[in-house]
Amino acid sequence: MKNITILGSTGSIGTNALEVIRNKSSEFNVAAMSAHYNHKLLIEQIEEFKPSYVSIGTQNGYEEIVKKYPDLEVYLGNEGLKKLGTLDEADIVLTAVSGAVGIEATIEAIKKEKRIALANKETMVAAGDLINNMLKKYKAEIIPVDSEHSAIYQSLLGGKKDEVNKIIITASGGTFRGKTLEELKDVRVEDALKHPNWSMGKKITIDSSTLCNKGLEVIEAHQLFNVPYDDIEVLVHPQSIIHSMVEFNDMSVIAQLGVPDMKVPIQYAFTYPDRVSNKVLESLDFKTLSSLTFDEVDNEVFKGVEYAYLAGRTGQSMPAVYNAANEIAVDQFINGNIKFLEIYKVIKNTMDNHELHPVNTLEAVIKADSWARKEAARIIKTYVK
Ligand SMILES: NC(=O)C1=CN([C@@H]2O[C@H](COP(=O)(O)OP(=O)(O)OC[C@H]3O[C@@H](n4cnc5c(N)ncnc54)[C@H](OP(=O)(O)O)[C@@H]3O)[C@@H](O)[C@H]2O)C=CC1
Ligand SMILES: CC(=O)[C@@H](O)[C@H](O)COP(=O)(O)O
Ligand SMILES: [Mn+2]
Repeated sequence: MKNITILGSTGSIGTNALEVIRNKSSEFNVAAMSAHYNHKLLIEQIEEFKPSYVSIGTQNGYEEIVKKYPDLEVYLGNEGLKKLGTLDEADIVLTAVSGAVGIEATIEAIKKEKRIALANKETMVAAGDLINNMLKKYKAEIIPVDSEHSAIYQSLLGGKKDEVNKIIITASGGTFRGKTLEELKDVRVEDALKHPNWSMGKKITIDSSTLCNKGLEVIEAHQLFNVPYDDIEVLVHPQSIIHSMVEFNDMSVIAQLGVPDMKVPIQYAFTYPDRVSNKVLESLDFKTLSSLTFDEVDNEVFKGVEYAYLAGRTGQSMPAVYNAANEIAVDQFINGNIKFLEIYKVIKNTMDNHELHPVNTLEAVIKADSWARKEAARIIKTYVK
């Protein structure tokens, strides 16, 4: 029996993870779970999965849960999230919160030498240098959950590290694939939230439409697999059937394919190196696929990938700045305060104004992240009439 902590159990990844666990209750048990605002759903999840610990982001949610479950250990806010990363009872910590808020809990889980099933890509982007240093010291392991990185992780098992020629990360191209700059000037939030293949949280769905999700994934891949940026390629593949590939130096390409369903990489991160059946997982029926197509990224229109390569190659604090500026810009786009294409301006202007520094400590990561959030907010004020 594997005991699992789910950070962000009420989100898209969190609820998919619970669906995996629900249908494999002989193998998995929920040790702890967390939510931010949605204490109603968290209470339903407590009823069903009976964790020993929970954490919630709001005071009123905290009070309601404490009153309802006097025997449950209940924690509040960021400290609560961190505490859930440290529990002796958990074998695996699934980090499924959205944004850089996942960094500290992940670090706590590393110190406790857990297996981390990592969905929260922003952690690896903003704090990758620090996390990689920590992984040299602590016997923790990170198994990626992000579908592309799970695919790369699985493909890499087909050869040796020094035999890798390049990594090819596939991208759906997002909801606005094929659109011109003119057509994107006035797009609405509702349009950006229509992902062609995946049902996901709001932030990552907007990131997919700007291709900043792919940008974050390029940096995530560099940090997870220690592959130089020159050997990481992004390829538009609108059907999202090939989840990513690795080309080896004998020109063999190993890919991982499957229906677009996050339950597959989530369960793999729980069971690796084993694979187990689960009735909620669907078979890929090749006969229903009319075609698998591939294209280049339109870098003239979608700047998310180009700016990520710039941030990644610059290194040090720049990836954290790219990430934080993007988080602020996406939030302000969702709230109707900036236009879609202004997301790119916010990221680029914030990066241009940044003074680089190393990010080998948590304090340094927080410094870069906080600076970029303030700078991005300042820049946005100059756009709002
Ligand atoms: N969804 C997907 O298919 C994929 C997601 N990912 C990555 O996984 C992560 C989660 O994505 P997704 O599930 O879509 O996101 P969602 O927005 O659906 O869920 C986010 C979860 O985190 C909680 N949360 C949000 N903000 C905070 C905070 N400040 N403090 C504590 N908890 C918080 C939410 O709680 P509440 O519900 O209470 O607000 C919710 O449980 C992201 O990093 C994303 O990039 C990667 C690949 C695929
Ligand atoms: C499911 C997953 O891993 C997402 O990151 C997904 O890949 C988003 O799709 P695109 O960013 O390719 O549109
Ligand atoms: Mn992905």
